[in-house]
Amino acid sequence: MMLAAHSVSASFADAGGVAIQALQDVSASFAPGQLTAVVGPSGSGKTTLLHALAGIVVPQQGRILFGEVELNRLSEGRRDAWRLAHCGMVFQDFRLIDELDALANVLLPAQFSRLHLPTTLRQRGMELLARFELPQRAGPVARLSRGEQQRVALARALLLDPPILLADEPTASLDADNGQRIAAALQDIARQGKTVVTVTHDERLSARADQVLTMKSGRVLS
Ligand SMILES: Nc1ncnc2c1ncn2[C@@H]1O[C@H](COP(=O)(O)OP(=O)(O)OP(=O)(O)O)[C@@H](O)[C@H]1O
Repeated sequence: MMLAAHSVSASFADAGGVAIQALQDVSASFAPGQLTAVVGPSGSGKTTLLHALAGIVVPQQGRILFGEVELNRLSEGRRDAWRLAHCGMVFQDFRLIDELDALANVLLPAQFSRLHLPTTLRQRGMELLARFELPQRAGPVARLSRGEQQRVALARALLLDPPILLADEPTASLDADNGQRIAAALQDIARQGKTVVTVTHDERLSARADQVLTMKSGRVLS
């Protein structure tokens, strides 16, 4: 199913109540199997676009479509449920729970939706840790390196096998090796048929993209 933004505009009020136009008439399509890199200067609207695609930000104008579903028309509760079922999110600041171990962090999305964790999901969580070469040992995730934490965040985003993966600067401040690893993993995930959209300043990652959207002042230039 195609994920698409149609003429999307979104604004925020700054501390003084003045409107900041974060997205202006943005249209773009994101196909299954495609890795898209969203690039552009700081403040150009990249994260806002990613959050609009996830239904976190609701645009004042335009539509966000996933197949037939018009995300911007859903209530907040239904958008949250849609996101849990369809979107894996990797946030810029990871949003891991520091005192939990890697596996417990990876299993978090499952715990939002059920009381008992099926063994199959636990198994999948362990497989994802292995796939990203993460230590199985217990111990707070805060003690892992930044590169390892980034991979835990990615493993968590994939737990429920969502059709869409949205990743905000997933290689930021990683060393060359870890950056390449994450970039290759994202390309691989797209090749497996998922829709992958990543905000990045990293040419190692944008060089692997099937589509590059360059943003400036809330608009998509290309
Ligand atoms: N929740 C918010 N409240 C107020 N203003 C916001 C909010 N989120 C974003 N903005 C503003 O909207 C504009 C676009 O921000 P956005 O985070 O989308 O840019 P970006 O291209 O992702 O930047 P960066 O590369 O620095 O992360 C900026 O001027 C930002 O200050």
